[in-house]
Amino acid sequence: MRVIITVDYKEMSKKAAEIVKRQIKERPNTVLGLATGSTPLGMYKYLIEMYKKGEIDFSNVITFNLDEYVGLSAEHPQSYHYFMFHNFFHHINIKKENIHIPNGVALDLEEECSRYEEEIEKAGGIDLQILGIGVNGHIGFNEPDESIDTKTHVVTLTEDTINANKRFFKSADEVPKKAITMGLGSIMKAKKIVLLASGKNKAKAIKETIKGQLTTKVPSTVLTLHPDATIIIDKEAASLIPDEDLKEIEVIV
Ligand SMILES: N[C@@H]1[C@@H](O)[C@H](O)[C@@H](COP(=O)(O)O)O[C@@H]1O
Repeated sequence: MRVIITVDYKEMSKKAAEIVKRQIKERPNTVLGLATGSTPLGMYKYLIEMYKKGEIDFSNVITFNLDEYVGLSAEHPQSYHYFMFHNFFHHINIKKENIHIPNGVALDLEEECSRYEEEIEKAGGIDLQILGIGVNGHIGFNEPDESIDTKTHVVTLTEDTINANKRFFKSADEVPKKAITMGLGSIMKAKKIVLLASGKNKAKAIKETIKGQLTTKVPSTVLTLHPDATIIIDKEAASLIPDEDLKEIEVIV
């Protein structure tokens, strides 16, 4: 696992955007795995700027989002559909038919999960997966548990996640209790993975991720098994990594 520690959030976002840009330059019909949350917002802003300057063409890019809340329609301002269109897709030249986000209001959620998994496979799998991380080490909405489904599935959100995400809702009661998420297997099948984290509240999860001890109690630890995973974090998110672990990883400040 490569670890890149940047001075701040801005540099983290810029580095991530550059990786995406390079990927699309090399392969214009790239299949991108995308994440929501506040962390990738800076990266999306840089990507929009690059698009406006004519540096990236999204016309052949295909995207798959990691997750969606169960019960929120695409028009709901807190849905991940809304988030993605509002913060990214509306500002670039991506084709609507190339955008994939799980449908949180599907009548048959199980069927929606299998359909989504099949769509990813039909597209040839994900070339570059962007990830954020939850305070409890979740990736997508794969919450810490005794066991975790490997394929796209419905999850019950933990207290930690509901609390962390309530800032986007009027109250914790309004945060949906369930979500559809790509599984750890769907994520791990991506050819390249880039995980982003910023701020002190992610420091513990990052420390655990880098420690090299695989556990479903910290789902992000699975990334240590990936042959091409890069973690880009700012200094605050890196603040709890012990010196001995830092020595073993590649650090570029
Ligand atoms: N399902 C999303 C995750 O994909 C995201 O990584 C996490 C962190 O969000 P933030 O970047 O806002 O801290 O939040 C949500 O729970």
